Amino acid sequence: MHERGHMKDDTRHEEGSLRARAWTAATLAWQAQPRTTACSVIVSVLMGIAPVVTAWLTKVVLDGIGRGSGASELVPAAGALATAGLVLIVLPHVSEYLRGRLHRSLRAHVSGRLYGRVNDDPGLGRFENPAFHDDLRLAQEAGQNAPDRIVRSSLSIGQGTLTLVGFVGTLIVISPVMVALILFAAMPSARAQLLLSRRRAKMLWGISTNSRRQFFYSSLLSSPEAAKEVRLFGLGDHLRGRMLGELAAINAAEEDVERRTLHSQGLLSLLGAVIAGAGLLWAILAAADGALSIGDVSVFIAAVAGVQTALNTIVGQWADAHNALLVFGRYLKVMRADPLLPVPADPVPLPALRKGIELRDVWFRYDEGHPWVLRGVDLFIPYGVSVALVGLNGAGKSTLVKLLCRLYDPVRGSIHWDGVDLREASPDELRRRIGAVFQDYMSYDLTAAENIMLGDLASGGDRAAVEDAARRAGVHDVLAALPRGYDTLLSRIFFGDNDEEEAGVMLSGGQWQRLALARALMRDRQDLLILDEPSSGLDAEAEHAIHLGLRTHRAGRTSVLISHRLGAVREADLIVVLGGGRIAERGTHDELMALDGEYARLFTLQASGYESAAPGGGRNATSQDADPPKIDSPAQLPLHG
Ligand SMILES: Nc1ncnc2c1ncn2[C@@H]1O[C@H](COP(=O)(O)OP(=O)(O)OP(=O)(O)O)[C@@H](O)[C@H]1O
Repeated sequence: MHERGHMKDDTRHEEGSLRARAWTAATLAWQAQPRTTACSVIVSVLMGIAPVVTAWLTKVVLDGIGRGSGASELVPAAGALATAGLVLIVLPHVSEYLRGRLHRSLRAHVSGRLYGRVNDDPGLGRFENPAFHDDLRLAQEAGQNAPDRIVRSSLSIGQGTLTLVGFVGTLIVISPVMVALILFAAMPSARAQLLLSRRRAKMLWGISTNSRRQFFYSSLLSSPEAAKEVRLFGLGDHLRGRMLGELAAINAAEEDVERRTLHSQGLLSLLGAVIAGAGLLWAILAAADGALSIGDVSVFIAAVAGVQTALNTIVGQWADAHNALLVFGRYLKVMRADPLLPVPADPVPLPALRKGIELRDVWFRYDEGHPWVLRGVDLFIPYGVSVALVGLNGAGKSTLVKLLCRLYDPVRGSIHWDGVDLREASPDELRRRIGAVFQDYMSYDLTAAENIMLGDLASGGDRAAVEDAARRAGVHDVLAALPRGYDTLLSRIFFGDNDEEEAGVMLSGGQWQRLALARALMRDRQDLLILDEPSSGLDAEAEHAIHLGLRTHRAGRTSVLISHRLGAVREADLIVVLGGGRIAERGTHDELMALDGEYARLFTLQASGYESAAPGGGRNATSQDADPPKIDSPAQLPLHG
């Protein structure tokens, strides 16, 4: 079982050394765009040496002029100087383009890998774990920028180092003292930048909770799902206040770091300016004494500025790379986590169901800290039989269905498909044999046809199959009558391209449910059909028609139906009552009524509610022929609470 709440803020040592992370980022860049990466490196090298070459060529030209050299002597140096100047002007644009190109490819490559990794986990455990969502959100953010920032910073550091080495070499020739002075002055700057980077990273971890909350409150304020309650309960100002409170905390933390940056950067820039000014004074005096030529002075000035700029670039980029490397750890954490649900390396083939599915002493709980949901369930679902699962809220019906789909593994015991332990089979193969509609079905912001077609991508969107499924789910007429029929966008959010006609259409809750059912029915020729509360939102007539249709269509096929409406399950070949984490009763409707246990009590309760609700009363409430209500009458309450 997985551990919850395991992630802590400090990730410095979590996912390998910083050097290893930098290497991973470089590898990703190379995989994403080898040519652009190589070109970026070449351009960075050229940009690194170009300022030094330019400074030296300027000296040569100025000294030549000073000596009164002729044009033939000056032209080659001036030509080279002009070329170097051109390179210096053009290369930054080329570099920006290349880096932008690399950024775009890297973003796509890294995000693709992240979601691929997330998809690799065939289970549900991580998705129902809040800590994983936190990790995933940070990994998404990190994946968007961190590798790119690491690569950019590394290139800039390389470029700055080349410039630095070139100018330091130049300065050593002219004034070793000056080199020592500039390097000495740069040390506090480097230290301050690194400290600030750490502080910034810490601040970002610190405000991540505030950011999450702020996002949560602002999305509540703008979500169509929440809009009704927000208005009815007058929550708008309350949520807005909370959102602004979180934003204020974020702003205060950011302001603090910015103020510190301003103070230390301001002081350090001042120190740099004083040193550069003193150097300039010295160079002018030395030139007046004849110790330096005009060219020496020009190269000296360029070198002082060049060394200072290169040092600032290196230190600034180092700090940014350091920050990005810390953030990148979040991405690597998700990428390196093993799937919670192990997939067998050599899966046992799963044959078409012929005998049945067997649960052997199945125990399950969601986490070690949670209570057992299933406590030793033994159940055989024979091939070709329709099974109904019945029980109070929280009895574990949906959980059992999740185990049948192998979205989780039993903690103890096992589930066998014609004798094959589900753990030994490929989850993909298992799921290809299953059609399911879940209680918390999805409503996709896509067209009606796409919403249904997603149930069986292999059908390739075959319109006849889509319409057939919609008919059987009782939603064909509604969809056909939409403005664009099956091609109408069903959405509360997305709109077409500035085309009013493409505005999304909203369906009612029951209509969405029928659509979800149609999606599952796209696969209803599969070996096992699971319907978890497929008709809770449907009107009584629709429910009756759908169940009748399903019975005819699925005759001789295996199905598991969960429903609180006992009228819908009474025709099942086998009714299983879950209670206390075990199977409390099993049998046909008649057998269970004769047993006079929990099922009979619940059925009678629903039927009596119907009897008392029906004008003029009616048949005997305890009669086995009683037809329980399909509407949410008060008598249904015991099943829901
Ligand atoms: N992802 C989860 N993490 C932790 N506990 C869970 C999770 N899902 C369900 N549970 C718990 O497991 C128990 C069984 O839930 P389950 O959804 O299987 O019940 P159910 O019989 O389908 O109920 P209902 O009739 O309300 O749909 C409940 O106590 C529930 O709180």
